[in-house]
Amino acid sequence: MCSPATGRRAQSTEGLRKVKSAYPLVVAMLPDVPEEHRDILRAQGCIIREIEPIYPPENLVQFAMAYYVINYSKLRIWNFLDYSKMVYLDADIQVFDNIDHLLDDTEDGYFYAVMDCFCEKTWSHSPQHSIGYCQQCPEKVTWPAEMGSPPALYFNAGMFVFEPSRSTYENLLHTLRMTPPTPFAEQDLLNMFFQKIYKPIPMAYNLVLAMLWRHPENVGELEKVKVVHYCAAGSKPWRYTGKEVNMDREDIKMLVSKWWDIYNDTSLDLSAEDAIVQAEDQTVSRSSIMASMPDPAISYVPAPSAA
Ligand SMILES: O=c1ccn([C@@H]2O[C@H](COP(=O)(O)OP(=O)(O)O)[C@@H](O)[C@H]2O)c(=O)[nH]1
Ligand SMILES: OC[C@H]1O[C@H](O[C@@H]2[C@@H](O)[C@H](O)[C@@H](O)[C@H](O)[C@@H]2O)[C@H](O)[C@@H](O)[C@H]1O
Ligand SMILES: [Mn+2]
Repeated sequence: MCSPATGRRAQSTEGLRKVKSAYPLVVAMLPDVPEEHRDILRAQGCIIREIEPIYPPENLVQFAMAYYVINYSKLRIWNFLDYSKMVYLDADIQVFDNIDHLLDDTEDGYFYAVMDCFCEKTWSHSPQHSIGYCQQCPEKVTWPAEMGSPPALYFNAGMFVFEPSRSTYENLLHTLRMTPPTPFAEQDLLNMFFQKIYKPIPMAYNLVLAMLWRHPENVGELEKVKVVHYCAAGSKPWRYTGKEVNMDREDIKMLVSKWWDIYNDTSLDLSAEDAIVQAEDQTVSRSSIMASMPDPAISYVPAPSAA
């Protein structure tokens, strides 16, 4: 949502306003996000929800890739009990087409998300990567029988449809305490936890940019992509240089430019009057579209265990 570089704008809320979403944006806010960023988000009609970071037990944290450990804090959103159903969005996601139907028309009791890819080197620790297997093209390299059954369908945790619930929240934290952290931190935990109720949704709802060079045949028409996830190394628009691998691709340049078009479109800003009206309207406890925790300006405050 709001990071040091883009603190002057509430990026996702402007994207959601452009596609005329009927839902407000709830921002899960970590403790050390600058007050100035909070003010910007409020002025743009966001609902701020302070959350405490969640870290795995100190002696186990080394098993998760350091960059991802803070993402265990994502689990706090299951405790947003005044909402019945929410769409979670990473801060490095932009919505380019209305996705309100994910809240209005999906059957309750399931976890909806887009399948990830195992081909990037970030997956080099995994058996699937080492044999060249990917769920995006299971026919290319079949899973060898001697390695047991193929991995369960695995989603990217940058965007998902979920139902806040106290019991789910407590079970998630309990499971976190009992489970040694793994490379993709909370994404691995969520995949394990929701495996039985996970329903894949089309890639158009969370285009992880690596799909453009790993599985172009699965992407379809780029113009029809509803949600773009700028998670590939070097693709964060607010610090894009075009120098990293694949960042000089024309499709990447176009998607980064699309992100900046929204950032720079002041017609999407909420006027002071509208912000007041919106704040008054936000008493409803309807579902909401949710962005994730904004980047804090500095790294993390030591947090008590999740217990
Ligand atoms: O210091 C941090 C790091 C991450 N995040 C949130 O966690 C999400 C997941 O991290 P990131 O998008 O960097 O992971 P990626 O999708 O690139 O793997 C981010 O989008 C932010 O919303 C955060 O609030 N503060
Ligand atoms: O903490 C783990 C993170 O795992 C996911 O990012 C990964 C994943 O997509 C890999 O498949 C890619 O290879 C990698 O680049 C990318 O960072 C989520 O986007 C993020 O929200 C968060 O859950
Ligand atoms: Mn992300």
